[in-house]
Amino acid sequence: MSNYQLGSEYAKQQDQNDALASYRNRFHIPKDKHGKEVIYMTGNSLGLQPRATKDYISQELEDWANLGVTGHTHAKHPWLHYHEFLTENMAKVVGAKPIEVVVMNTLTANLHLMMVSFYKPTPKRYKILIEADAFPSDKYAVESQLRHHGFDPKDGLVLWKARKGEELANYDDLETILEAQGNEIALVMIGGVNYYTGQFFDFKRITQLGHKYGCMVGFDCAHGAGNVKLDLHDSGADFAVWCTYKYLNSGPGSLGGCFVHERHAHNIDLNRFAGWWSHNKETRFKMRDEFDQLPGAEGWQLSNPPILSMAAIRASLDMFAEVGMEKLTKKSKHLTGYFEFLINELNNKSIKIITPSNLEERGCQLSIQVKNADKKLHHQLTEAGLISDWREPDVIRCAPVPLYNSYQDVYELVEKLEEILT
Ligand SMILES: Cc1ncc(COP(=O)(O)O)c(C=O)c1O
Ligand SMILES: Nc1ccccc1C(=O)C[C@H](N)C(=O)O
Repeated sequence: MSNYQLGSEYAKQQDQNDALASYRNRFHIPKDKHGKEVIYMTGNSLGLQPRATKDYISQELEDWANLGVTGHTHAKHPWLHYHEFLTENMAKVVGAKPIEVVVMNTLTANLHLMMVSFYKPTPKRYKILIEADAFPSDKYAVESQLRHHGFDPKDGLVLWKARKGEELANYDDLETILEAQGNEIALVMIGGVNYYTGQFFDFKRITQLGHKYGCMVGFDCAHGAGNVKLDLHDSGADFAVWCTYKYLNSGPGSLGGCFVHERHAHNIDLNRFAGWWSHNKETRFKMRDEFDQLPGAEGWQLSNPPILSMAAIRASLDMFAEVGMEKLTKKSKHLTGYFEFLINELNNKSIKIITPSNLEERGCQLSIQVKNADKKLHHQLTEAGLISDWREPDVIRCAPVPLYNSYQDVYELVEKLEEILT
């Protein structure tokens, strides 16, 4: 990656040669108080709004206004089947087969639904293994499942910790934990791309390890979907969940995605929670008494979904289908590599990138640890028109998103960081 160059001329040149550069114009870029576009580096928290989203939502508002209830069957995109318009493109984003994917609910709700089916503790095998610096909500969720089944999280929660003095989790340690406690662990649940360090885990390796010891394996892909190339099907994972408001740009609190491996598609012993949307589509409205489970991930749906939110997801997925994850991740690796190069060139002893330098082990986010810094630094960056985020105790996360961030953005970001740090 030494072919990167210093100086703004290089950034300009890279933007001119970037085949995806025009996509930036298809997003609303927020402006600062002087009317200047901000340097938006928080697509890992909330993705920007595609300009097309309004039209996709307006279509549904119009159909609702004009058709009322008949919109369920007569809207341009009939609401009864609306989630199906998302499935194929979403499956491509996460490397899955359509039968393995459904858009429904929100991330944490889906995580619990998955644990209803894939965390079935016994007195001997009841523990849950999770990475130590998992997103707190994920920890709360698994701890509550332990308690729900009558176990004490202090005993039941097994943490995959980074070694002393290191930030990243090490696979040898995972193996050691599983060797020692594998037959007591019911579920391995890992944040596929860690929210704090940006470490992108090897799904296949973790899944094979977990399965070797008889554990179920699931991933939270909140920071993976639309960011890195996922191969959920080939990884062999039992389940995965993710949100669509980060890299999938579908708006605050929008619906989540859920993956259940094909081998479970017809398994009716998984104790799924049911609702009418998990019932056979052909007979759903016959209102029969007996329940007829839909096969595949769709069989975990409960309710008829919010169409307005799904319209925003459709707007975003149509763009992802147009670009494809291949081109997107190619640019992403180069853009974030450039970011890393500029940071390293600063040669500032008070900062350290804690995200892996190996391109296969990270997505677009770099997490920068700043010695002795506090939230003030983050305020200064924000004042300077740089939207990044601060994660306690001492990390600034910046995620140059290949769909809408430019090389110029990255150049200016590092320039501002340098100014403020010195
Ligand atoms: C890794 C991870 N898990 C869970 C969540 C929470 O998801 P939600 O609020 O959509 O349930 C987030 C982000 O908000 C996240 O980054
Ligand atoms: N949904 C949110 C609502 C409010 C504030 C933050 C979030 C985030 O998504 C945070 C993100 N999960 C993170 O990795 O920090």
